[in-house]
Amino acid sequence: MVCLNMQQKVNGMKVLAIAPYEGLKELITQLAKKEKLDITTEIGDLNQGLSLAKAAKKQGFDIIISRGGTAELIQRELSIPVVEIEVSGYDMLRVLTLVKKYPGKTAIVGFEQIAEGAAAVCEILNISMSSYKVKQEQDISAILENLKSNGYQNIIGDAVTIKMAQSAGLNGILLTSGKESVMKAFRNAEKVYGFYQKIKETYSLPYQLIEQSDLGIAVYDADKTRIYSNSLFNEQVTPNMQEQLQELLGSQVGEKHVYLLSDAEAHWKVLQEQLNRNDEQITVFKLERLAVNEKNQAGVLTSIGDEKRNNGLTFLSKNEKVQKIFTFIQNSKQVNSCIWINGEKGTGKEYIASYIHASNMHLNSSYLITFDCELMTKETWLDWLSRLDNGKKTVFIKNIEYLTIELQRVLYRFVKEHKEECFFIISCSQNIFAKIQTGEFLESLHQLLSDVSFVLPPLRERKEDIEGMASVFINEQNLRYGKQVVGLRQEAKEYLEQGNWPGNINQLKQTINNGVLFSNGYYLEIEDVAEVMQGEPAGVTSDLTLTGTLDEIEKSIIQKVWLEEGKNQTKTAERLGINRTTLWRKLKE
Ligand SMILES: Nc1ncnc2c1ncn2[C@@H]1O[C@H](COP(=O)(O)OP(=O)(O)OP(=O)(O)O)[C@@H](O)[C@H]1O
Repeated sequence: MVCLNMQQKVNGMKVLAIAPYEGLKELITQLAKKEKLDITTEIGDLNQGLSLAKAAKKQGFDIIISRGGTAELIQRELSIPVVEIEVSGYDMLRVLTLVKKYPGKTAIVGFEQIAEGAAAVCEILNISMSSYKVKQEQDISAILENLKSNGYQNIIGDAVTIKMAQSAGLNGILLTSGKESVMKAFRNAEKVYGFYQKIKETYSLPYQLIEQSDLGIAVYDADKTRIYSNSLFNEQVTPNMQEQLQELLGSQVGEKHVYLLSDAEAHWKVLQEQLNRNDEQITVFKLERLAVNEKNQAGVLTSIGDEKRNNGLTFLSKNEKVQKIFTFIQNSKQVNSCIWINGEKGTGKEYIASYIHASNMHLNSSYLITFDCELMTKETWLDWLSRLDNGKKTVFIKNIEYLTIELQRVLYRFVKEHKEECFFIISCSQNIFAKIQTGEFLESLHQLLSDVSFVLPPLRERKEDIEGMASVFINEQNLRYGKQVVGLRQEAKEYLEQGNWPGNINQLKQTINNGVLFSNGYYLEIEDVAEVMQGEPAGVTSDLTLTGTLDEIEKSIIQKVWLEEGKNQTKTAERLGINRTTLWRKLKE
């Protein structure tokens, strides 16, 4: 047996890795660099991944590394070897640990490998989570609808599943691949490459002749599955023509037949032959293109009407006030009223506005347009209002408190004239009643725009959401940068819960994002979240107690500094001008 050493492998092998999400690209690139492997990485899913693989094959790549449905599709359509990044127990474990903290009910939906693996891991860890096995892609949406009606909010799955979950208004959590799975795929790619090289040497000439033939060639097994097709077939034979070929399968066993078939693009002379391979009947089609029809150049119809349904927003909150707002939105789908959302900066007003837009499908508002009054000039405002079409739409007017009185009057007239076809949502982060009193805001405009109004509470009043939201942001960051963080360490969680969060969810998101970026472990430690706040730990509210004995006041000061320094004893001791032993003793007292 010939064993390839690393240098030989590196020199010979040309690999394209197709990652379905940004973070995996990042991880593959990092590991390939570390392993000194020459791997090109691109982002693509399903058909996009297939096009990348087709181009790679033409450019002389030897192997494709990909994941899940994309890997399967490329394997089925092209004759280039495909190595799959399999879902490992580690991947499963990481996502289950992360999702444990998500609010709402969670289920796992996936093909055999994912569903059974997840069920096994849940059983070992004694986690009660339902998992649903999908036999074919078409089954996914029915399963998701069923889960939704049974009160599930979060779906763990592969890229295709989570995309569909998001379209159904569920929260999709991607089963990401960790470094163990990527490394295993690298090793498998090397093995496949070694094997492939030997085969290639033997069959390269006949293979080339078939690949470069002027005929389209395809081979089907007894189960009517296409097991090979050459380049011309892949590039020129349309799905319609492929269906016609499929119908010929199984007929005329043991004979040669010639047919004339046509589709919108061309006429084809088709030769069908039956061959025997290892006691299995296989069918070979050879297609000769006879004439080319005029290509249908009909205009492309782009509907943005459906896009809003695909934004996958799921409103996650354990807070009673926020849940009430959520229930209100769910129940008021039939109301075409103006909604006024109050709340401090960063409390999620825009987030909820897009949620409302996405939930109000019955209104058929084809798109959501956002006007940010803080950023727009008078000219752009007037220009936009005059150019808005007559179609149904959701108009989100953000930061309305920044509108001048003159523009408020213009807006008043606009709303009066367009209330039928526009669904208005307003956000405001200042006390509008105070502004009405001082004459800075028109009371009539406020009345016109606030058929319904509610206040989103600041984060300091909904601290029960911190851990859940942190998990959501960690997940997003893992996807972006290929990190494998699974949650907050208890101490870090408590630290975040002590914060005052003047910047609300925005500030939390920034803290978590930076924490994940700089973290090297599976859990975010207190240092990870405290360090990024640079001595300004989310406005920690350990107010000094200036009542009590001198000892009690001293203890309060030490606690405050200790928290501000992210529980770092060295920094705390330095700041207080005492040594670490004294600090340790005082903290224990
Ligand atoms: N329930 C939620 N779950 C997850 N992320 C959320 C949620 N609510 C808000 N966010 C995120 O928090 C950030 C701030 O939200 P958003 O921009 O909607 O706040 P805002 O109140 O409109 O802020 P501003 O007044 O500054 O414009 C955004 O990145 C948003 O995606």
